[in-house]
Amino acid sequence: MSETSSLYIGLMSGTSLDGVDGVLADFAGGAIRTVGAAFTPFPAELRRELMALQGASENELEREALAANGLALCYAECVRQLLPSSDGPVAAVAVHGQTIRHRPELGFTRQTNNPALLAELTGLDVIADFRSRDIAAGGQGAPLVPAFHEAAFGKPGTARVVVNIGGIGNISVLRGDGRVTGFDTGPGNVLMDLWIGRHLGKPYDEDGAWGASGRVHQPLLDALLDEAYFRQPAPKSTGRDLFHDAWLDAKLKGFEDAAPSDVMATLTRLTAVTIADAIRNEDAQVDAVYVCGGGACNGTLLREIGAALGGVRVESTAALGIAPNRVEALAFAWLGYRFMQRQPGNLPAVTGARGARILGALYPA
Ligand SMILES: Nc1ncnc2c1ncn2[C@@H]1O[C@H](COP(=O)(O)OP(=O)(O)OP(=O)(O)O)[C@@H](O)[C@H]1O
Ligand SMILES: CC(=O)N[C@H]1[C@@H]2OC[C@@H](O2)[C@@H](O)[C@@H]1O[C@H](C)C(=O)O
Repeated sequence: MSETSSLYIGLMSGTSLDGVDGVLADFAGGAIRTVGAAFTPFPAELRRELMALQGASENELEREALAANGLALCYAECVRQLLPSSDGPVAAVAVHGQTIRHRPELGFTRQTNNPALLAELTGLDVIADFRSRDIAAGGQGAPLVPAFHEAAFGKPGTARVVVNIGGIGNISVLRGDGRVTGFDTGPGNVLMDLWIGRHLGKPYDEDGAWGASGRVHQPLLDALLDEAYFRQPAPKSTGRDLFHDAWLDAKLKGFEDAAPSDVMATLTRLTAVTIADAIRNEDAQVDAVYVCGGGACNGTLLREIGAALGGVRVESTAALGIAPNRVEALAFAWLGYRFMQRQPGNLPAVTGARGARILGALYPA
């Protein structure tokens, strides 16, 4: 470890299962500065296996261990791409791992990973397993990004909402007086990706164009909205454990005649209204909503969130100086920095943990 370096690498591979977002960040003097960014897509076979491991299956212990090794190779490749942008020694690599189960109600969450192998491959200190300690303290272990959103985007005297739209959606309400609330809203892109994959063989709906070509099917939307998770009070978090293909197929029963493009329009609307409802229920005089994650590239979705909020300004976090696809990896770099400073990473008001906790575990270089 470099005791004095303020340079951290953050690696995030989220519920969309598309690959690894990496950033090299400099936190010198308490500032948050992105020095470099990289994206390493998952090889198709690793992606298939990580998808299969989202549910119970044959011989999963061994398969998980092998997938974790494959994942470490991808993480190491992402680090290799980032290192040339560094103008000094890197203090540590902070790595999220790949969520394959998230069951806080049962007292566990599992981000599969092999941080020991990553330390071996990179020769750097690696910090991993950021969620377990919060769950051990009675929290949800998620979302963790609200603390970073406050540090990066908070503005005294102004209420702002930051929405991450990855596979799952989550909001952070930055109230402008130091108070922060937040939780997972439900599906972000996960159901939309699933639907377009099934019908058009594409990984996602570029800019929401296919969704925009269809018409919202109101009875189907009502059926989709009839889900206990949406009514549950915070703290709450979710994942592919709940919002998966079987959930969608059960909701589609009786709507088999709906045109695929209309279903796409309806799934886009589902993500938009569940996010907008979550924001409205927070009862804050919101100045603007800033979107990050891949969903920020879906123009249809952004327009629909704005419309559902009665015209509140909705823009990407790029308007606040951080590209939307870098925010989560930067958040984990920052959580690594907090770990090294022995500072807490969680917000008990968000996760429901008994108290602030230092998050992560160190695998020395
Ligand atoms: N140009 C685009 N148009 C529409 N959607 C896009 C575009 N680019 C990315 N996306 C969506 O964003 C998703 C990836 O988002 P992101 O990388 O933020 O997710 P993640 O980090 O894996 O998920 P999570 O935040 O839930 O952990 C893609 O699967 C796709 O649905
Ligand atoms: C268990 C888990 O991996 N949760 C992710 C997921 O992706 C979005 C949402 O669900 C959020 O709760 C979380 O990720 C972000 C980075 C977080 O912890 O804030």
